Amino acid sequence: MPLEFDKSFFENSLYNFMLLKRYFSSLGRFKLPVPLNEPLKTFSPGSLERENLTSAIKELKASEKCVPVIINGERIFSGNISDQVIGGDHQKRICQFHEADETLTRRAIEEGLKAKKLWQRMPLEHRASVFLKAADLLTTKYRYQMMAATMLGQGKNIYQAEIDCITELADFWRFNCHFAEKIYEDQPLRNNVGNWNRVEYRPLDGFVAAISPFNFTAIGGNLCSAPALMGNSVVWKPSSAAVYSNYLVYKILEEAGLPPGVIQFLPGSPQPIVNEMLSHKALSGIHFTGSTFVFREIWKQVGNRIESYSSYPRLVGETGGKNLHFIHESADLLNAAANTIRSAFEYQGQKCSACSRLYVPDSVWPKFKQHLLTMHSSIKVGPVDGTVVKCFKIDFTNFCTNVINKQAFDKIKSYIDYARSSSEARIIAGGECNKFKLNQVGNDEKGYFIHPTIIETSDIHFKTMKEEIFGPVLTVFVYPAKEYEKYAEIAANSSEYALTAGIFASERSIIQNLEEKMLYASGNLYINDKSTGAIVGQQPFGGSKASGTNDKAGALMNLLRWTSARAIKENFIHISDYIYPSNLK
Ligand SMILES: NC(=O)c1ccc[n+]([C@@H]2O[C@H](COP(=O)([O-])OP(=O)(O)OC[C@H]3O[C@@H](n4cnc5c(N)ncnc54)[C@H](O)[C@@H]3O)[C@@H](O)[C@H]2O)c1
Ligand SMILES: N[C@@H](CCC=O)C(=O)O
Repeated sequence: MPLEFDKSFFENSLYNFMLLKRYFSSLGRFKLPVPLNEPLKTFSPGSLERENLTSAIKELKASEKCVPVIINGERIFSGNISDQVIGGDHQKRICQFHEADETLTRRAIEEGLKAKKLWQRMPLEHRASVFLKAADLLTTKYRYQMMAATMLGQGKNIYQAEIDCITELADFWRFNCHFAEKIYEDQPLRNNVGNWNRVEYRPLDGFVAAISPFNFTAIGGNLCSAPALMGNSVVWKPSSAAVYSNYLVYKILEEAGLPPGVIQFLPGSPQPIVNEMLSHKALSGIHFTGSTFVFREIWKQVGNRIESYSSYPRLVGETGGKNLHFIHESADLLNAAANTIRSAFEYQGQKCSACSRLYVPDSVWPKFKQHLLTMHSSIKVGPVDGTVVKCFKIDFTNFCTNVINKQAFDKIKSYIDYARSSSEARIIAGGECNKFKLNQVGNDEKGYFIHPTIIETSDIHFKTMKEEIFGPVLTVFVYPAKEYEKYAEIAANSSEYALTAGIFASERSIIQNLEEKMLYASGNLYINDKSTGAIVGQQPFGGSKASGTNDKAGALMNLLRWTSARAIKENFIHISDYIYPSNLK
C-alpha cells in the first residue's frame, strides 16, 4: 500500500477502496463494544410503547405489502406470487410475496460468490459495524414495525414478539460481534526462535445456505447473519410463514450498510430453492433450523452428492424437541406449575424448547394438578390484537393466540383426537380446537385456534409423550414418588430428542442426582425454571440427538462453524543446508 496518496489509485475500483480501509484499520487495534442484553419494555397500558405498537399494527393491517426476491440488492418481482396469511384471521394476509425458482437461486449463488470477494477482505470492525448498527436500527426506528409484523404474521402476543424479534435478534447481532472478536484474538501461544505464527479465520470456501423456520424472527436473522459476519456470502431462504418479518430483517441489514449480494433473500417454496442450493458445487455450509424430518432429508441429499462439492459442506442444524419437566416431591409446587404452564403454552407451544412431557410424583399430584388447572382456567385465548374486531379495537390481553397455519392446526388436532379416543389417556384440561368460550375466541373458520390442552396418561411411552406436536399440548405421567430415580432415568433416556429439560426439586442432593441423570437428556438444562426462554450471552442454545448438531446459537461455538482457519508460519532465519545436527557423524 503506497504511503503517498495517488488519487487515481483510490478511484480505480471498489477493490482499492477496500484495501484503503484495511490500511487504515491497521493503524489501531480496536475493541468492539462489550455487548449487553437488550432490555425489555413493559408495554403497560397507557405507555408510549403500547401506543406506538398499536399504531404499527393498525398501519400494517391497513396496507397491502408486497415482498420481492432480492439478489444483489435488486428487487425482483418474479410473478410467481404467494400469500402469507394472518393465522388469527386467515381470510386476511399480511403480505404477498414473489417466489424464487431454480434460475433465480442459481443467480443468487453466483452473484453472492462475487460479492464475497470484497466482503471477506473487509476488516472485522467494519463488518461488525453493520450488525451493530442493525441492532440499533431494530431497537429504535424499526421496533414497532417489526413487532407488528411478527405479532400478526407469526401469531405472537406482545411479550412473545418482543423476546423474539427485538431483544433476541438484537442480542444475536451484538453478541455475535463480540464472539467473532474473541475468535480472531485466538492466536498461537508459542513461536520458536526465528518464527512467527499467526492464524487467520477465513470464511468458508463457497457459499452458505441459510434455511429458517417460521417460529422465531430472530432465528431467521441469526441464521443468515452469523455466517455473513464471519465473511461468508449467504443465500437465505426464509419460511413462507414468516416472510414479512424476515423481509424487514433484510431491509434493516441493508440500511445498516450490508453490501449488496452478501445476503441474498429468496422466499418461495422450499424444494426448488433448497434443491438448487444443495446441488451447487460451491455449497460450503448449511445453517438450518426447523424440523428434524427436513434436516435429515437435507443431510441425506448432501451425503448423496458429497463427491460433487468442492469441499465438505458444514452442516449445522437445530431441530425438533420433546422437552420435559421432571418434578420431584421436594419441589416448590407453585413455582413448578407456573413454569410448566408458561413453558407448555406460551406461543401456543410452538417453541422447539416448549415443555410437552411432564413427570409428577403421585404424592404431590393432587395438589400440583390443582395448581395447573387453576392457572389453566384463567388462560385467555384469542387473536394477538384482541377478540373484538368491531371498531378496530385492539386488546392485548390474550396469553395464547393462534397456531401458525392450517397444516399445524390439523396436525395438533389429530394428536388431541388420538388422546381423546385412547383408553390410556384422558384430557384433563382444554382440548377444544374450534369451539371456545364466548368472548374468548372465534373458531377455526376465522383463525387457527387450539385451546391449551393437558393430557394425563397411564402409559409413560404414550404417543403424545414421544412425538413432537409443536402445539399447546402437554402430557403428564404420574410416577410413584419413591421410585423417582428409576423414572428420572426413563424420562432422560426415552426420547429420540434431547433439546431442553427442566428439573424441579429443593433438596440439593436430589438436584445433583437429577442433573447427573439428565446428562444426555438435553443441550439446555434448567433447575427450578422453565425449559424455554434461553437468552443470548447467558444460555447458549441447542440440543443433541435428533434435536440437532448442538452448535449453540448465539455463541462462539456457532461462529466457529463458519470459518476455515489458515495457519501462517513465517520463518525469519534462512538456512543454507538441509542437514540437521542429528544427521552429522
Ligand atoms: N432446535 C432449535 O433451535 C429450533 C428452533 C426453532 C424451531 N425448531 C424446530 O422447527 C420446527 C418448526 O419450524 P418449521 O415448521 O418452520 O420447520 P420446517 O422444517 O417445516 O421448515 C424449516 C425450513 O425448511 C424449509 N423446508 C420445508 N420443507 C423442506 C424440504 N422438503 N426441503 C428443504 N427445505 C424445506 C421451510 O421452508 C423452512 O424454511 C419444529 O420442529 C421445531 O422444533 C428448532
Ligand atoms: N431459543 C428459544 C427457542 C427457540 C425455538 O423455537 C428458547 O429458548 O425458548
